[in-house]
Amino acid sequence: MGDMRAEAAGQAGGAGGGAERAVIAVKDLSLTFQTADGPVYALSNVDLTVAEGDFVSFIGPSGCGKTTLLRVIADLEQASSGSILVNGLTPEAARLGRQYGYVFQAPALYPWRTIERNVMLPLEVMGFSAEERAARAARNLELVNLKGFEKKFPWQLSGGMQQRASIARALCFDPKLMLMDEPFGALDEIVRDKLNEQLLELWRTTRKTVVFVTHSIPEAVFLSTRIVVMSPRPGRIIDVIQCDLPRDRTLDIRETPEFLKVAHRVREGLRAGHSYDD
Ligand SMILES: Nc1ncnc2c1ncn2[C@@H]1O[C@H](COP(=O)(O)OP(=O)(O)OP(=O)(O)O)[C@@H](O)[C@H]1O
Repeated sequence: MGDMRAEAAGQAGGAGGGAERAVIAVKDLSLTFQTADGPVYALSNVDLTVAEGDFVSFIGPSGCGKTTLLRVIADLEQASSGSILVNGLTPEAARLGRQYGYVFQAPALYPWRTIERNVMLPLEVMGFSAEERAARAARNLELVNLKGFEKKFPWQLSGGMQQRASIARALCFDPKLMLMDEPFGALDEIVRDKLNEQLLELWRTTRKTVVFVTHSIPEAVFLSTRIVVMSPRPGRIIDVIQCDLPRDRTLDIRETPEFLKVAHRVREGLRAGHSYDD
């Protein structure tokens, strides 16, 4: 990992060479978990660049390493080899600089805190003033359409609303990069559709870069500018699909030939990488 730091130091503050600034640059990255049952090759020779303003989805069957790759970007796991830069920094420096917000599969809100106080918690930990905490919580709760629910407790909100609250919390340091691990996976389809529309609106208005894990082909195609198709054993990228649907799309776009064409290519990629003897 020494080369990663050297590369980070070399690029810190620099443009990174490309026409568009790479928010995430992963090169030849592998990660093997050593377990009692032997090694698990979670990621193998992964190369990926995410540009500023991209909405990139990772899609693939269970166990193909989607969460692991997201966790490496977030410095929650360490690569075994290869290099990774986040905003030109090592993942550790990016994490310490609070350069990304992370949304987990489950909302993970504290039941004894109101929604507002849940959203403020990271700001409290970092010693922000009461006024600043209140201003940021109000702004971010409004961004996720939870204005009016500030004083409610998590159990008084639906699953979809709780997940929106956890998105508001992830926005509290105003990161330019959002890492989202299947945030809507546990929700029913109608709620998921609604949240997909709201997330797209949030992405469009705030111009954030989003990396998003999903199992759902329609969700990936609807949301993304690029779709990364992964396959397991070992976890690797088998296709990266450009998705050029208009930015201000609505759910109706799912019926169009352009949408169905991209969805078809994703399905073909998933099929090609699938092992049917699982
Ligand atoms: N801490 C760990 N120790 C050992 N093996 C692990 C660990 N974390 C993940 N794995 C293994 O690494 C592989 C990739 O897991 P990962 O959770 O990244 O897959 P995924 O594509 O996100 O799956 P899912 O869609 O089910 O969440 C799996 O085989 C998993 O069992």
